[in-house]
Amino acid sequence: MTVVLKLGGSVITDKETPETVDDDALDRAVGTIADADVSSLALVHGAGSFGHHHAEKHGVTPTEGSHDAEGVWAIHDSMRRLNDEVVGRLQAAGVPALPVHPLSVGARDAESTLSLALDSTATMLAEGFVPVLHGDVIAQAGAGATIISGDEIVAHLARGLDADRVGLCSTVDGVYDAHGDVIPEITEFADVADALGESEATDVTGGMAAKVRALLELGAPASVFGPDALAGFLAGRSVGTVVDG
Ligand SMILES: Nc1ncnc2c1ncn2[C@@H]1O[C@H](COP(=O)(O)OP(=O)(O)OP(=O)(O)O)[C@@H](O)[C@H]1O
Ligand SMILES: C=C(C)CCOP(=O)(O)O
Repeated sequence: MTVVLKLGGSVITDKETPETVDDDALDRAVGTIADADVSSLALVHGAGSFGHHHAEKHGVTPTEGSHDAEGVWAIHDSMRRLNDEVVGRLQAAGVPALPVHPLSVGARDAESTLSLALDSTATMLAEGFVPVLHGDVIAQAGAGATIISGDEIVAHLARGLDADRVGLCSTVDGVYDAHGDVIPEITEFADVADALGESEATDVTGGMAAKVRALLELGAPASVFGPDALAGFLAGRSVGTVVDG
């Protein structure tokens, strides 16, 4: 059973304060993962208050690239430091976590099609490790380097690893409808477009709308849920909103 799980940047960081880990939230998520019984787990984390501020400062988005090596490095370096923090805490809790940095193993072509080699991730999984990827900057033909969101990486991993379950743990309990109630299932973007907004904090990758779009293209059901439902998700229960295109 292969599970791909994203810890939202808005969960593990304080999104209002630049480069600040939310210690309690990260420790809770790490403790829940350490207690879970999942044979093959690939983790991804988002940027929260790390990558998004640097991306905005240097004008880099998923579609606007940059050839400024120092700017690209500043974005990547902030994500690498957040990744160090996540991997370190997982290891301290007994989870055999190892980092995988998308900048070093992926690229986009001029049409923005992503290639991200999964050899390292798949081999780590087969050897009993827990690979930890993250939203990043990535070289793109004709554009320098552009942003790749953690959600896009989740979609790529889910397909490439033939994942059995996919989960996005965000700050919200699921995707809300116009009345603020959690929508149990989404099968068409048009049905929910009006209720889907951007993230409340600095976020160059588009908040919930982009998340739902990426998940609808997966071809496998994926769940969006809040931190309180993480243990339930890892135990195999249906939680939050199921997005199934
Ligand atoms: N209809 C909706 N239902 C739920 N959340 C919504 C909706 N519309 C907008 N949002 C916003 O989307 C946010 C979740 O997207 P966001 O990209 O911030 O999550 P994340 O993946 O946890 O963080 P990051 O992108 O930093 O990794 C919520 O915190 C909320 O502010
Ligand atoms: C801004 C960067 C570097 C990555 C964004 O990833 P996300 O937080 O998953 O949207």
